[in-house]
Amino acid sequence: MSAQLVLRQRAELVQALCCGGTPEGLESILDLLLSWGALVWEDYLSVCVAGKTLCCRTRELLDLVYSKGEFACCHLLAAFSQVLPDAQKNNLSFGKCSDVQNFQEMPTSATLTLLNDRPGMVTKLRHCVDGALDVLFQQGFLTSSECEGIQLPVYTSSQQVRRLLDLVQFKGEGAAKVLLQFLQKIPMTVLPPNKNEKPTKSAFVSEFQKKLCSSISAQFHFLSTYSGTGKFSLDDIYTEGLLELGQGGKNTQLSLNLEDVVGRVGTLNKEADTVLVSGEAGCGKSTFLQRLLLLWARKAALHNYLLLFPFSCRKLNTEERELSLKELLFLHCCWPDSDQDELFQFILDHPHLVLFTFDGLDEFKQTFSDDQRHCCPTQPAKVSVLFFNLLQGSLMKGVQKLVTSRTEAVPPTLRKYLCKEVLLKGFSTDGIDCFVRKHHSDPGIASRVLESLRSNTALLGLCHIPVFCWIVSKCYKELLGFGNSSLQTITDVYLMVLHHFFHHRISKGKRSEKGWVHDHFDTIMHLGKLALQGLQKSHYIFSETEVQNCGVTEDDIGRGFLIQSKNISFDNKHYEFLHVTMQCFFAALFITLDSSSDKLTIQRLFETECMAKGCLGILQAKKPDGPPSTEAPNLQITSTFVSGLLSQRHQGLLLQCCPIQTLHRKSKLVVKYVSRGMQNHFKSIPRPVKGEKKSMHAMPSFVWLTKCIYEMQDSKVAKNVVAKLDVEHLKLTYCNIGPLECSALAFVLQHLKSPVGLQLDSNAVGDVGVEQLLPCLHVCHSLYLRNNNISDEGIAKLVEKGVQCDTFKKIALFNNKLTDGCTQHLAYLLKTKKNFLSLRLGNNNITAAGAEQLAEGLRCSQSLQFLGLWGNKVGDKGAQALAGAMENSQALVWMSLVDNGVGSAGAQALAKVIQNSTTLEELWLSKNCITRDGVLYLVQALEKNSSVTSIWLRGNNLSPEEVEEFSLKERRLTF
Ligand SMILES: Nc1ncnc2c1ncn2[C@@H]1O[C@H](COP(=O)(O)OP(=O)(O)OP(=O)(O)O)[C@@H](O)[C@H]1O
Repeated sequence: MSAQLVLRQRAELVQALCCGGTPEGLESILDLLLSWGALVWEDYLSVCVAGKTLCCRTRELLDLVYSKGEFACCHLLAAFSQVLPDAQKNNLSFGKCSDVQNFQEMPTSATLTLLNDRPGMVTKLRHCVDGALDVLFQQGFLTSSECEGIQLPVYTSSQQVRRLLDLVQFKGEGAAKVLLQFLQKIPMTVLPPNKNEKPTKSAFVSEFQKKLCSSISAQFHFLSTYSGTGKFSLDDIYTEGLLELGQGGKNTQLSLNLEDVVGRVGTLNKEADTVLVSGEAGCGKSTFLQRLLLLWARKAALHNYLLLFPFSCRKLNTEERELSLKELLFLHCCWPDSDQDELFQFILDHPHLVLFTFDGLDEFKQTFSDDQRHCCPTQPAKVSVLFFNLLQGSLMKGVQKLVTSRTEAVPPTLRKYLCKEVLLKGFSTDGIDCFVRKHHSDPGIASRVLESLRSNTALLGLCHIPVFCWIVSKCYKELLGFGNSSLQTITDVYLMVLHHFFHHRISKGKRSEKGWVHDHFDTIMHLGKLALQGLQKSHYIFSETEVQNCGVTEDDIGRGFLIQSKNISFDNKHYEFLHVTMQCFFAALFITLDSSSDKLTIQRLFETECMAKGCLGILQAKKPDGPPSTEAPNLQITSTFVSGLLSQRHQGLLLQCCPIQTLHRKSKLVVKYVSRGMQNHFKSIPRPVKGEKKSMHAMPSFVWLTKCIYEMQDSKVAKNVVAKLDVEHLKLTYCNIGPLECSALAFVLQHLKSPVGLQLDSNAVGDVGVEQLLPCLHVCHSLYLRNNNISDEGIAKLVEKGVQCDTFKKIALFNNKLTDGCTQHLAYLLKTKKNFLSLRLGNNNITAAGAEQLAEGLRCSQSLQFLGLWGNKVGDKGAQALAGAMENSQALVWMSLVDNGVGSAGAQALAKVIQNSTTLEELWLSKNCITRDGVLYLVQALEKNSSVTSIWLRGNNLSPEEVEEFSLKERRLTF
């Protein structure tokens, strides 16, 4: 019975012990099994061999116990029941084993006593390991290097005791007796009350947990962008964003839910315990974290964690003291009212029950480095040293860490310490809908706002980034009142919010003839100066003195762009901008309007970017004397705003505050540096290898420069910039390209002289992005959009434009959200476009009905050479329809129906076409359910065919003998 339970729940038992990443659970179970005699010493040693992973050791324990039979299995279940926290036990069954008794005979030696009472020993000795080591050393049982080995700070105190007990066991009776004598002499007061080291929630932990929960609930109830209005709690406005696994994960398009982020899904490195949530500015990283924290505080999520410590990197920047880990936890997160030492000990002993979160790694002043090791939890160190060692796992191994950062600011050195990366991709189109409806209690207004967004897809594209969605919703009066067609760029959107805030809080009488920017010039410049100075120093929280030194007045603060910092531990008032992108916008306004900001300021803004991010390679480590590389993303956003503000279209607005000559001069400089950046980029394109296409793998700085040009909305600049670009293939995979970037790319690339293959695989293009790309479709001979969340709606628009573009010949749509709803459009494309060459639709949801429609298109196409349908569900019916169409279309060279549920009937139909085909070269039919009969048809067909070079049939319903027989009979069949 118990053995059955162990076998049946094997996966869950392994998961229960390994999910925390810490060996504490496994080791506690081993302690119990040894003490109950369910394992002997040799068994224990065989499980504990050094160098094996935690999961490997756990599985070995399960194998061993299972092989020992019912007694051992029952005790194993009992041990799990004692050791696991309640939340983890819910899904496990322990049969009648949860309460086994220890019937061990009285031990007859000191070593046996240590073994029988091992769990108790671990608890008792945990508080006095050093004393025990001293005694054993003085009596000659241990050497100094053995003592040091045990005391290494990488071990928790429980692990130190276990290592000591193991060594004493090895040394024999004499050492064991000394240890027992030592234990008898320890005053009872130092012994903790619990008999076993089971992670029961002692009163002090519960008390602290309560305090932590209420402090988190209070701190994160409102979003900072809504403070001042006090209108929305996070519960009212929170809208799910798109979460996906990052590059390197097996299934990158898998959507994750909130809890999956810290769960096991998508783990790449099991030994690491830091999860990174990354995404671009304003995509909702902090808000996501805020939501997670609130849910934990209400016990609605992350039940496995007893304690959660939320850190803000912005706030950590302000810490100048050296702190111990204990001080860092308690001073920066929540101060325990009593029992600090016990609580900290509990944390050290149960790292798997603790979660640390760090918001905004990109805002941390120092770039991550793993140069300096710091393993000791009690020794003070600089905050950066503590932080980096926590992330690496040198300090408090086993505690799960969750870090958020802008994607482009993640240092490559950090990656090896990540157990996985999760990408936050902002709102889906439905998400935008949901957010706008939550934002406006009046459904009529919400509908009008949404209607207005749908009529301006450039603006809709922007709204996939939540911060823009918030601005657009907040400024809905401006949006609806003045017509939205002029709103194209992020500069337009931020000018709108500026206008909104100024008008919102000023009486009508105060407005002058000279325009609203002029009316608020002083405020803009005061805040702009503060913003720029901050960005230059990675400074986001400002003291009252800093605010005053920039001339910011109470009245300026009253406008609402600066809000009081939420970091409650400050003694004096501190301020931060409503959102960091707002700080960038004010910095950009200052650079644009300040008469003393000169050539050098603009040059530095664009060239530091280029140096730090692109031309020298984004993967380069920060130079010691260079700008902080973590700051580069914000300077990049600032420069994008500068490009927009200096564009022709906004000159009228700024003219009253700045001479036209100055604006012209600055604008020319921006054009010059952007063009130069682009040219440098093009120069870095390697010469093509003989026989290969000339290809450019764009760096993220290319996307940024494109966005700067888009902000200018000046076609002439776009045309000049790409005039000299001569490539056949432009690769922009994994570049975080969403609809906004698509608008920018299309704006620039439409001026290319000769057509390119545009490869945008693994981005976040979506249907709106597809629509934004249409203006450059006529210069794309191929479009690669694998992994991009595109649905049938996007395809309908793509085809509508595609049929008009003569050069457009190939499309790859592997792994999107396509169904039979798009096949009629694709069929139309095949029928209409007489030169279309390649259609790849793998890993979508196309069934027989869709295949029948595609077949209709194929029947009329005399040009299609490649048709990929790998991983759909076309079945026999679909295969038969396609085969029928192939009889007419004589151009097809390659077709894949891998993993499509095709059986022998489908194979028979395909065989019929093969018999007469003179063009088909490769047919992929692996992973289907074709039997001997089906293969026989194919063999017969091949006898009459000379064009086919291979038919792939791996993973069909054939016996090894049949595979061998057919391989010998027809060498063009590949099994
Ligand atoms: N899931 C969400 N639901 C509702 N609103 C959101 C959501 N995510 C973001 N927002 C809105 O967008 C604003 C910006 O989001 P947030 O600060 O979380 O972005 P971020 O990715 O952390 O930005 P940055 O990298 O610039 O710090 C929020 O203040 C809020 O108004």
